[in-house]
Amino acid sequence: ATDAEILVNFKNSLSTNSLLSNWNVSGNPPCNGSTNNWVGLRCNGDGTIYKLQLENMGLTGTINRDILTQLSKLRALSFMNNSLEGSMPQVKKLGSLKNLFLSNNSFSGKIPEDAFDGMNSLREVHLAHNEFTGGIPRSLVSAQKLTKLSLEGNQLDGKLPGFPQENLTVFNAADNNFEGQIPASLAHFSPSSFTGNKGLCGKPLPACKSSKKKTMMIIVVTVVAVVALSAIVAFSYIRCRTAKTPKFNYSENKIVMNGVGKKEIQSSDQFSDGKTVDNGQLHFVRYDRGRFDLQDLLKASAEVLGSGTLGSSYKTVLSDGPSMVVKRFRHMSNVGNEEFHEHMRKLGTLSHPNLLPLVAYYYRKEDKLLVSDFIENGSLASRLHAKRAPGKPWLDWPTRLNIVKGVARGLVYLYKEFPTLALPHGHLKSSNVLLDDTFEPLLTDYALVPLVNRDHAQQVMVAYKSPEFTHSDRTTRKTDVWSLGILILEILTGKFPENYLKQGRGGDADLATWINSVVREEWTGEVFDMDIMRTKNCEKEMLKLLKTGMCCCEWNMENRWALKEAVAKIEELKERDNDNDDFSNSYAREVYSSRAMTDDDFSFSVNG
Ligand SMILES: Nc1ncnc2c1ncn2[C@@H]1O[C@H](COP(=O)(O)OP(=O)(O)OP(=O)(O)O)[C@@H](O)[C@H]1O
Repeated sequence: ATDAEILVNFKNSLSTNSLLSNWNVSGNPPCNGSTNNWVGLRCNGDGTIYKLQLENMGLTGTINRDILTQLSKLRALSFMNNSLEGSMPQVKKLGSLKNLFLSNNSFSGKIPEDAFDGMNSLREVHLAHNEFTGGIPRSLVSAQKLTKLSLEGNQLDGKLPGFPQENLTVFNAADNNFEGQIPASLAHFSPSSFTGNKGLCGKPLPACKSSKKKTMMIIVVTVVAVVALSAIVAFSYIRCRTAKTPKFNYSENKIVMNGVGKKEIQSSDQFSDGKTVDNGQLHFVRYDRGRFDLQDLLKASAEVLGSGTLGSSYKTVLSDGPSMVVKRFRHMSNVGNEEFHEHMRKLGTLSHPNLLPLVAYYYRKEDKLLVSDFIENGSLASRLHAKRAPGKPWLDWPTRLNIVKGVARGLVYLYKEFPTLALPHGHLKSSNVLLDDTFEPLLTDYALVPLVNRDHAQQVMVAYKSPEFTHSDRTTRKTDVWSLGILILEILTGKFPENYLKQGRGGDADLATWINSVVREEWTGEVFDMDIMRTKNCEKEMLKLLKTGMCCCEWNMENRWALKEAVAKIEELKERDNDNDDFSNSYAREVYSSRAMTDDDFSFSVNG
């Protein structure tokens, strides 16, 4: 078989592979010399493939373990951050393979003892956060050139073998079921490489205990645990009675912040939700800012901005003036150390007028904080839905149009910067669009899908409320377009898409009702938000944007616009109607009839 046939067989064996659409035997070959024609490949000068890098592509399905063994020149293979299943792919025939990345998938079963036999070039093996069971295979222990091994977050068991490789610089076996004494050759690694294994002991963890001592310890630990538990229960009870927790009230399509408390942080190691963070280091990803450290943030007075589905956000005012926002993420425990740093470095390189830049971050296994600038004008959600204070400017049509254009431009930039991510934003909603002092929109909470624990992401993140995920467990590069469509309808109507508050799937019936209510009201002329209607001579342009929103929300993905099409239509929109534009409400009926829309349908000069 040719490389093209092998790859296409591999593609066809997957259940979800939409990002591999240019893998096609009848088109260009995978490589032309060292140029790759197919996504996810790197080619040698002789047209063979040396790297297969299929990361963050939403791939699902069970890999046929033998399928790639014929790509004999492969030096690096990565399936990181997908949802692939099945047993460990067969790699030992890939004699030149140096680096293997399978982390953050659902591979399972025992890793065969001979899985890495004869792989004399093997340097890095990353198997973290899968469901592998059994022991570490001996063939891995005898891979002489091994420098990095990450196994954390599996269900591996047995004793840790004494890896003899002197150049092994990264080793992580945390959060498995390993037991027994840690071998001397691994004792120099940090304790965090071994935590989360109930049975491991010895340097760098506490010394192993004799069984008599163990029994005594169990008794002592039980007593201490009971006492501590009682104290925690009592403490929580007192806290619940005294704490003012900010809550959003979404009734009647309005968001009201109740009891937002300003709270002085009492002790230097306590954050305002009562949990502690250690005094570790803040990593800055931007060099155009004054430096501060975690202590400065903690010492500053903090105001709770709100608790979202991914974590809680606090505003802190630094002693030398600037206000920062710290978001503490709660559901990122599965992401590995290196990966997290790598992703943060990538976020740090992003720069676009419509993205809120990441300034710094803090990483601990159980604690991830992202620091950004505080944006005075708050979020689009609060502007659209909160009760408008007298004297506060209302969002007129030109402002809303500019917000939609900015959001679209920010999305285009994310799509360009994350060509292999299925969900470059993933969590686009009105509370994640902030407005600067000129009402220019700034996207936030973008590109987080690779970091958030998969189950939680699927419960709460906006992209996973799309019809394709609800019905077919799929997300594609058109999924963020769906969220853009919902956001456009929300901006035009001032109505809150209620289903985004629901956990898990199944909200789409409500969303369908919501979208239908939008269109049905259109020909009674009541669809648009009252404030927007105060601007005169723009109804036709508003209707065009409404159609665009509808085309982005198309249930059927084939018919749904790609981002490029949607953005082109949005960019054409103007602040004032063109009087020659003969446009009538009958067009709305066409959209509502929900037939497939084409570009021709969208020449907005339809006569009544
Ligand atoms: N940098 C910022 N400047 C000003 N307000 C912000 C900033 N970041 C977040 N906010 C606001 O703080 C509130 C809480 O934000 P947070 O991101 O924690 O939750 P969310 O956006 O409501 O939900 P989710 O966690 O699902 O994204 C929101 O109203 C948000 O718009």
